[in-house]
Amino acid sequence: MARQITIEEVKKHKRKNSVWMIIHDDVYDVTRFLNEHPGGEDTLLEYAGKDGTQAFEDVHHSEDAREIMKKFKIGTLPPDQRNKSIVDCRSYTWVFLALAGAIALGVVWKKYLSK
Ligand code: HEM
Repeated sequence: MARQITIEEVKKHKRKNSVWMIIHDDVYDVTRFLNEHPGGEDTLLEYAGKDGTQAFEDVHHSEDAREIMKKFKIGTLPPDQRNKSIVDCRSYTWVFLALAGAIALGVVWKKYLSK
């Protein structure tokens, strides 16, 4: 079974001497790949300690790239942290619903008080 690595742990590896990143809930140590990356060292460093899934997919990496990355996989996120490293839009929906609910309650309350 793959070693479980938390987001907090990944965040600690954001410097050039140790670069970890999350791609599709898996954790990669790309330190040794920095100066081999065809897309440049800086693009990888930009996502050091972070989730690079969106950036990785935006660039449309080849099957070769996906094969190469397997060599650098060191673990996977714990189940309760999967998919959370990318901004989860659904959480904003809840904030919006809570605010709308509060406003609706306020309106009803004011009407009731003004009687
Ligand atoms: C383990 C992670 C990664 C691996 C193994 C990897 C590997 C590669 C490989 C093999 C290429 C050559 C083209 C191809 O085969 O698709 C490439 C290109 C590229 N990569 Fe990555 N990559 C990784 C992560 C990232 C991330 C996080 C970014 C962030 C934006 C990135 C940005 C780029 C760019 C911009 C190119 C295009 C270079 C060009 O066409 O001039 N890569 N990468």
